[in-house]
Parts: sequence; structure tokens; C-alpha cells
Amino acid sequence: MNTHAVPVEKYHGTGNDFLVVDAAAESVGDRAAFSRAHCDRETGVDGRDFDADERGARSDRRGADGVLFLSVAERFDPTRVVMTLVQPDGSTATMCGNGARVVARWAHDRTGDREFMIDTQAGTRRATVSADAAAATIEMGVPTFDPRRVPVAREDPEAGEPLIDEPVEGLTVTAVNTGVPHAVAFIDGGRDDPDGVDGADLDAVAPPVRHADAFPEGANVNLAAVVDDGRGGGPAVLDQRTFERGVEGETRSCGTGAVAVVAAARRLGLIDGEAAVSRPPGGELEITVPDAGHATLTGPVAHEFSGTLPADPR
Ligand SMILES: N[C@@H](CCC[C@H](N)C(=O)O)C(=O)O
Repeated sequence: MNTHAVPVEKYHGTGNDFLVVDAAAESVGDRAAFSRAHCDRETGVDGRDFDADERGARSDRRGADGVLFLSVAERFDPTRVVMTLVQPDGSTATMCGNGARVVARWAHDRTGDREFMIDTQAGTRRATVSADAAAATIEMGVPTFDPRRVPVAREDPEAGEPLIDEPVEGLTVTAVNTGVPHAVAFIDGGRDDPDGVDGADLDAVAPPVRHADAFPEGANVNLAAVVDDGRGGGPAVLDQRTFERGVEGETRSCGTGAVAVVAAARRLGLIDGEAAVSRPPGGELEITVPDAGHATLTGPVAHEFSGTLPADPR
């Protein structure tokens, strides 16, 4: 058995929490097993075993929403970071919006730089860290409703048509890819409404959509409500909850999901303007989805603790 101990750091972005491993310095033979063991919410890494430092506040939650394996290449300007997210079920995600924001903060803590290029499997994305390092912004690419790229399985006569506001396994959803596939369902009532987003039984309604035949690669499932449509002048405000593929449960925040909700709301004409605020359970995110060009995602990022974990957790 490999008894090697791996240095890790824990960060979160609006409650979407990740262990970070410096992949250039550390080797973890079985990344899927490492992630499955240490991210487990019942038996995984326990923040109370580690001390927080001056950079942030320790969380008492066990486990994590994934492990970010990162390699920094400082010879580039801006510094590049290669990011691989291994999820609690052992799968690898092509993109993670909150994860990429955490990557920017982690790279800032190591280099002092405030601008980075992050190589993800969905493409290279520019990220910036605020002057006080408490927030990070990531360019998120261009959301697509193209059924070949979500992907969505369609049969004639809908073949080739985007899936917009259609019934799938009990929810009325819009399918969009923001680096990973998302199904977005709008319902009435925000988080202050017991019959709204917070009152919904996400763990019951999301899995049939997440595994629906319409989504051959699966989908993250978002329930969202328009709280302010932005027609009064300020940015639109949307409450949302996300059931994530790979976590196979609800997370406190999902960055690609927040962009997906805003892109879908714009496509359906539910909100005005390209800027919106998303309010997942873990905090607030600022999103822009312009008519052309990259969407952006901005929000808080925080360090939780540093420590070591067994490379082979068996
Ligand atoms: N939490 C992430 C999304 C991670 C990927 C997702 N679970 C998938 O497998 O598609 C985010 O902040 O975007």
C-alpha cells in the first residue's frame, strides 16, 4: 500500500468546495479513488482536523465537491494553470466555473499575480482575482443551446432543434452547455416562498432529468426563479439550486449552472439586460451573458485550510 501523504489545500467559491493538489509536485496514482474517499460527505476529509490560517475561515463540513489537480506554468504571461477536476464519483468534469475561480485564487496565493489563463478541457479561460483576493472572475466561454454540443438526443421531427422549455421527466427544461451540460427549469417563487425554489424536493425531481435519455452524457439540473427581471433598471436577480452530475446531489453553488440559468432566462425572454445576480444557497454570483462573446462569472472565493491526506486512502 502507498502510505505517501499528499499536501492539500481546501478552498470554496460560494460554498462549492474543493480540495486542491499541486499535480506538478505530487503524484496521486488513482485520482478517482482519492477523490471518492476524501470528498465523501460522511467519511471524507474533516475540516475540524486542520487549522485555518489568516487567509480564511475553516468550514466544519466533511468532504468536498471535488479535487482540483493543478499544474502551474509561470513561464507564460499571464501564468497558465492546467486544471483537472475529479468529482466525488471519480468522474472528470470538462469545466467547473466555481472550481476555476478557486484555481485563480490558489494560483494568486502562490504567485501574487492577479491574472491567469486556466486550461480546462472545455478550453482556455482568462481569470482575474480582485485586489483584496476575496473574489475572482472567470471568462466562461459562449453558452450554446446547439443540441449537438449540449449534447441533447433528439428524434425527428425535432432533430437538430435546441431543447427549449420542453417537458423532460416531469420538469419543463431548457438545455444549454456552459462548459458542461445543464438542464434549467424555471418555477414560480424564490427562496422566500415556501412553495418556490427552496421548498422544492430537488433530490426527488432532479435525478430523473439528470439521467434522462434526452441527455446522453447526463446533465446538471437547475431549478430557478426570477426574483427581479431587470426591467426596473438594475441587474436581474435569480434564485437557484443545482443538482450536480458527478456529485450526484445538490451543491451550495454551481458556477456553470449560474451561467446556464442566466443564458436560459435570456433565451426565454424572462429577464432584461446582459448582467444578472444569481443567489444559490452558498452566496451570490454576478454573471454576464452578452449577445456575443464570453459569459463571465464573478463571486467570492475563500481558503479553508491546508494539510496532508493519504495518497492511497484504502
Ligand atoms: N460545480 C461546478 C460544475 C462541475 C461539473 C459538473 N458537476 C458536471 O459534471 O457537469 C461549477 O461550479 O460549474
